[in-house]
Amino acid sequence: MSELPVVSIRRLCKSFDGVEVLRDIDLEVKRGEVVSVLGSSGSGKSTLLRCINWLEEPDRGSIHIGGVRMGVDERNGRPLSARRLASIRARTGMVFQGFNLWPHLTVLQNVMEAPVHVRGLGKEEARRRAVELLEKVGMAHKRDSYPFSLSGGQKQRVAIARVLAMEPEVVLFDEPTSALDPERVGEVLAVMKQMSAEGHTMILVTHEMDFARAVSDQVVFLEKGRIIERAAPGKFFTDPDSERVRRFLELSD
Ligand SMILES: Nc1ncnc2c1ncn2[C@@H]1O[C@H](COP(=O)(O)OP(=O)(O)OP(=O)(O)O)[C@@H](O)[C@H]1O
Repeated sequence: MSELPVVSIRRLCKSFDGVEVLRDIDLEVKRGEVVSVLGSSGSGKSTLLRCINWLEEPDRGSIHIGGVRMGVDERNGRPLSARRLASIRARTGMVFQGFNLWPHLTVLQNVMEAPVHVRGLGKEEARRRAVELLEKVGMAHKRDSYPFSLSGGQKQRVAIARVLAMEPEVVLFDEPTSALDPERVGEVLAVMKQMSAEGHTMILVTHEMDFARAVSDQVVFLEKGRIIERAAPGKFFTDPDSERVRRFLELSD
């Protein structure tokens, strides 16, 4: 029996103020797969991630994470209770361009906060796990520092540890290196590469084409809210079917 996809999106549509931003998106992501979502500015990439994470509620279509429907109780078709929605949303973790760390908490507290308060983990267990994750991203030595004292690359590595502490089924990255100085980009990409090697399921919006090419199993290209091309990176970056993708790749060189 083949394994259920971790993420399964069917006919997803989303409009803002009557303007369709996502149209009939279908996407399946298998366990351990890395999918890069590319497209020009305004094509709907962030909105897609935000719908998967239920930061935005889709107008139509369905999203299943680990076989469980987001947003709707499948037994009765009603919206999920806030509590049930929170537990399903925790199956997805989002890494934002702007880090979104709690400024009043230390690095260690930032990583421990949600496991203790949302997952109900004991403090000692959460602390042990947080230290392990901070070691993994090379930030254990800063555990007692506050976010303001960290570089952008360091903040993003803490943000990644914080997401991993919730043990999500899929990690969503929304331009995780776009706010960083060029010399800090590599340290965050290295952590992401390690995550992919460890088998994390990841969906990635990025402008780092070389990175997308190196780590992706699947690349999808959005144009005005539709997926107009999807392919393995070898094909996508060397021999795309659409003229639109060809032009996009030329301009991103
Ligand atoms: N909350 C919102 N309210 C109204 N319009 C929105 C909202 N969020 C996004 N949009 C619009 O939806 C469209 C798609 O935006 P989105 O941010 O998903 O694109 P994107 O491909 O991620 O762009 P970029 O690469 O510039 O970040 C844009 O026209 C944007 O202005």
